[in-house]
Amino acid sequence: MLSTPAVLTSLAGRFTTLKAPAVDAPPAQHDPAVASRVRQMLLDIEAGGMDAVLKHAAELDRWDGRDVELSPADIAKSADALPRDLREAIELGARRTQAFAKVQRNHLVDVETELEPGLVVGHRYIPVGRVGAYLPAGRFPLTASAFMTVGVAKAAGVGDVVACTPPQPDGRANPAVVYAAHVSGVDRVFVLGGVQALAAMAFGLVGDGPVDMLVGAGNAYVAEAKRQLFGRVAIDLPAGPSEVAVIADETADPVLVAADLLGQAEHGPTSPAALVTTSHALGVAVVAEVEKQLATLATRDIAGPAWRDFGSVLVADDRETAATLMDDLAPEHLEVQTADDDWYHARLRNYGSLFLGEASTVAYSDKGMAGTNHVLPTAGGAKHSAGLSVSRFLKPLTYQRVTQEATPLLATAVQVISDSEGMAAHSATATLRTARWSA
Ligand SMILES: NC(=O)c1ccc[n+]([C@@H]2O[C@H](COP(=O)([O-])OP(=O)(O)OC[C@H]3O[C@@H](n4cnc5c(N)ncnc54)[C@H](O)[C@@H]3O)[C@@H](O)[C@H]2O)c1
Ligand SMILES: N[C@H](CO)Cc1c[nH]c[nH+]1
Repeated sequence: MLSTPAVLTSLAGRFTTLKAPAVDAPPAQHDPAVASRVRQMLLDIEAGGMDAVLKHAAELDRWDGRDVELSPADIAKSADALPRDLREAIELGARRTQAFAKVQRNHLVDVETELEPGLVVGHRYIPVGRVGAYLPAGRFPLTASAFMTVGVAKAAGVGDVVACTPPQPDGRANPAVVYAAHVSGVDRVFVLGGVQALAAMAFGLVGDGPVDMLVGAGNAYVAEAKRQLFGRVAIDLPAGPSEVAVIADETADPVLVAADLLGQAEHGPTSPAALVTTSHALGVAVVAEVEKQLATLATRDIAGPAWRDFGSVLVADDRETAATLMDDLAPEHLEVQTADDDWYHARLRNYGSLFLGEASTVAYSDKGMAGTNHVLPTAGGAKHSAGLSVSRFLKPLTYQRVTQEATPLLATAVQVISDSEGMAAHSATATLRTARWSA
């Protein structure tokens, strides 16, 4: 989440900086050292196959020789290790996320229309065949990620969904992550993390062959591996280290704003958190409140450095300036806590997901309870991409049907354009038909 210098210059005099990030660095997933490490690992795995996957798993994730695939019985009994309230929360999140995905699916309709007499065109939504879902579980096991990837792929009608998740310190997969994948309809689960997991799925080293698409969020190595594998397989979007931004005015509660900034800074020491406010007093109160909450936060060793190094507070002269600054940041998660929420909703253009009003907070979506997807674009990706949704798993495949009588409506112009381009074979496909059916 970085401001564009040209935008800051164009807004000069219309905002002030109350807190700047201490570190002036590109987002972690744009780090050239990460890109080169990932390139080396992918080359190594492509050449060395499963042996190379397991070598990296041993080096990075303490793989101890056990089978990396969970049996169907292991997957089914993952629930046994979980307390009842956690099982029920997982089932609720899976249901709610799939419910919204199915509503979205039902709004993607096949179309067929007669553009001109005898010229019929249309599209049909066909699901991707095989999907590989990455379920992050490095620093924290992100239980709900399976709802967003496995569950939404299944809502789209994807037949084969394999999942990879890194081992925990005891060498096993996190049971809550596995149960979330199970209730979301996963077909096979492998206990592999990071680059080696994505490479294994893309190269067909696990499962029933190479996947057609890799989905799911993760750290900078995961995001970069997906980026480098794009082309060989499809990917969902660039979804790297989590980010949060808040637009707030004088009506916002600094306690809630500070809590919500720390709620995402907790993901990792490079997770950015930004406040853009039209109230200087609110900005000052939030900075003080963040420090107060950090003093007793169990994860202050992560959230504290993240806030210090990548936290920012800007005070904008007016709401238009606030919206322009925010559209430039294009944050993954954007909360709006103002007296003008509807104005911001209509005006804002770049965000992964929007949280309107102080009663709505990012963690509700993070954990699957809002029903929306939490795999969202980071590092400015919201300028060009939306978050993962059921539509990403569906290909709107077009078709056309032409009657003999409609031939002149197409063939004459195709011949003219093809001849002007010097494409004789193209021209012939039209002239042959004209000769047969336009006489
Ligand atoms: N943008 C989104 O939609 C979204 C959603 C959920 C989570 N996230 C992000 O996912 C991330 C999860 O990260 P995590 O690290 O906790 O778990 P992770 O599962 O993404 O990554 C863990 C893996 O990283 C690999 N790794 C660690 N150090 C490495 C190195 N030096 N070289 C190569 N590989 C290495 C290991 O193999 C390990 O298994 C967080 O940054 C979180 O913010 C983003
Ligand atoms: N905030 C993450 C998306 O960036 C998703 C998540 C789930 N749990 C915690 N976080």
